[in-house]
Amino acid sequence: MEKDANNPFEPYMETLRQQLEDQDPVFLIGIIVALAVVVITLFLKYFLTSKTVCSAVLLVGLCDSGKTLLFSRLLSGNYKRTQTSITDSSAPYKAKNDKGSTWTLIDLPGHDSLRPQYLEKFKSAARAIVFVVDSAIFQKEVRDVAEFLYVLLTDTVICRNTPLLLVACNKQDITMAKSAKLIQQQLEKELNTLRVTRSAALSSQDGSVGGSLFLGKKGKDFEFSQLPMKVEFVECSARGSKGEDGAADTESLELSLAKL
Ligand SMILES: Nc1nc2c(ncn2[C@@H]2O[C@H](COP(=O)(O)OP(=O)(O)OP(=O)(O)O)[C@@H](O)[C@H]2O)c(=O)[nH]1
Repeated sequence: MEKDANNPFEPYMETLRQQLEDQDPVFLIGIIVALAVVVITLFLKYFLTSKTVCSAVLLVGLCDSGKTLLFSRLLSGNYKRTQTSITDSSAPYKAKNDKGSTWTLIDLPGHDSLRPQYLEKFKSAARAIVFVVDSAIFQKEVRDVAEFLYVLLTDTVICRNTPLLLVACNKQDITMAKSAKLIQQQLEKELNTLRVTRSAALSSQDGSVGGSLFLGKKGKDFEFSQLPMKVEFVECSARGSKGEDGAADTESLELSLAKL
C-alpha cells in the first residue's frame, strides 16, 4: 500500500497495522466475537424494549377519589364497600366494543407515600391512564391534584409511550360536584402556575432534568391540547344516583375505553 507522506496519522496507522499483524489469530477472532456479542446485545435490547405491548389501564388519583369502587363497577358492575388500598389490584377488563378488546385494569393505591413506587412499576405498561378526581371536593384538592398530574405529564416514559389520559371527574351524584369543563379549566390554570415554579429547575439543553420533561409549549399558557398524548375529560359516578342498590354512571368512561 502506498504511504501518504502528508497524512499525520500515518505513523500511528503503521504501528497499529504492525501490532495487528503480530497478534495471534485466535486473539483477533476473540475480539471480533466479543464485538459481535456487544452489537447483538444492544440490538436485542432496543428491539425488545421498543416492542413492549402496552395493555394496562391504570386507575390513579388521590386517596378517596373513588378508584377502587370504579374498579369494582367496571369489572362486575357491583357496588362494593371499599377501604384505603395499600397495594395494587388487577383483573382483565373487557372493553365494550365489537373487537372485544381485553385490557388489564389496575387499581393503584392513592396514598402519597405509596404512589411513586406503584407508578414506577406500571407506567411503562399503560395503554390508558384513568386519572380519577373527586369532583365534590375538587376546589379543596386542586393543588394536590395538579401536582400529581404534573408528575405524570412530565414523565419521560409516559410522554414517550403516550397512553390515553382519561380524567374521570367522579362523584357527579353529589350536588356540589364540579363539572368536567370547570375541572379542566382550573387544572390548566394550576398546572400553568406549577410549571413556572418547577421549570426553574430545568437546565439541560433538551429541557429535561432528572427524568422529567417541560410541560406543554414554552412561551404559551398551558393547555392539555399541547401534550403529546390524547387527553379526555369525562364525568362519572361510581356510586350512581341510586346508591348501593343502583347501577353506576360510567358510560362516558366506558365509551372512551372502548375506543382504545
Ligand atoms: N358519593 C359518591 N361516593 C363515591 C363515589 N365513588 C367512590 N365513592 C366513595 O368514596 C370513598 C372512597 O372510595 P375508594 O374507591 O375507596 O377510593 P380510592 O380512590 O380507591 O381510595 P384509596 O384506596 O385510598 O386510594 C368510598 O366511601 C366510596 O364509597 C361516587 O361516585 N359518589
